[in-house]
Amino acid sequence: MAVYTDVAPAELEAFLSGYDIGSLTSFHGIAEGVENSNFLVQTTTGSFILTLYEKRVKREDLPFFVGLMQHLAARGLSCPEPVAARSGAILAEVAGRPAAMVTFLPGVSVRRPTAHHCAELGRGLAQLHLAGADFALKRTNALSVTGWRPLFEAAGAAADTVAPGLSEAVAAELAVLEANWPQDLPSGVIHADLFPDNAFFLDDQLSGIIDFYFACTDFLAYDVAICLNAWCFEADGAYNVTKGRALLAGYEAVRPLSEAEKAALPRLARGAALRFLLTRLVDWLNVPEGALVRPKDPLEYLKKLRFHQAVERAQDYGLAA
Ligand SMILES: Nc1ncnc2c1ncn2[C@@H]1O[C@H](COP(=O)(O)OP(=O)(O)O)[C@@H](O)[C@H]1O
Ligand SMILES: N[C@@H](CCOP(=O)(O)O)C(=O)O
Repeated sequence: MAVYTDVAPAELEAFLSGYDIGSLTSFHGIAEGVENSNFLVQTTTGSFILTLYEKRVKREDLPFFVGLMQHLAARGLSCPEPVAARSGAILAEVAGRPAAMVTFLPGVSVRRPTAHHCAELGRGLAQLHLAGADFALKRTNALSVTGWRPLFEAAGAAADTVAPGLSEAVAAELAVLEANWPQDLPSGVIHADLFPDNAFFLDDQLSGIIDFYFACTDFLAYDVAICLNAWCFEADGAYNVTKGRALLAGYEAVRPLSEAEKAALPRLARGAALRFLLTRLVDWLNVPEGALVRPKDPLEYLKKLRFHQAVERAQDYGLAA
């Protein structure tokens, strides 16, 4: 879960009185997620998600996130749509936190994606990239290569309490990636956190994508690398090349990768693994007292990183030759 900030029923009712979405029938905190506080709000007219933005979300980035969801929805991508208050405002304040209401998307996320889900996801990711191509706002990726060292420093010596030698392993990888991060790949809007919990399916078809709060402007192929990490490894840490092939073929059916993007894939996959290893490590070491949250295992990403370090050719991910 994540509910870091509680909302009192009376406060929610007062907040909802500023919207034309009926009156409150029920609400509860949502158990999934780790970043923000989310509530399922049911009213006499339907279901909505109220998100209170927590530590990693900067107020100045909120127009990018809500603008992006509006933009993608207008281009036919199935994603949450921000709901405006009667005043026209989309951004609000609830329980002292910046907040917004979005539409509820039907569908379920899959715990164990199959190759079929990976293919669907690949197509959906490429559609997102195409739909985002003419989005006017830009947001630098704070969690790309220049953001990793500050995270490493925030974890500090405590990294070795999670696994002996972790600090040294991360320091070595960081040095390699800082010196060899790809340049000049095609860029645009990326989701940057399209994990299985952020993709919904109905009848095994991708029915929606949620959680745009890491979205930013970065290499499109970096988003592909994030998805290979998040969708194509088995619970025992093994890379499933059948899933990788399906994800990449699904993606390329909509947006073919350039030769430069293909060549960069192993490096991008290492970077993506290090990024999630680092954010998970910092979160693991800093669970706020009283928060209802299950921090995610940083070492899952150390294993994935080890796999990528041994990859010699992009074809090893299942790319068509
Ligand atoms: N628009 C939505 N429609 C339906 N469910 C949603 C929606 N937004 C969030 N959720 C639910 O809330 C959970 C947490 O949302 P998420 O945006 O992933 O949170 P976090 O940013 O904290 O990780 C999701 O796994 C999903 O169950
Ligand atoms: N996907 C990230 C954590 C962010 O959580 P989400 O619930 O927003 O996907 C990870 O797995 O480390």
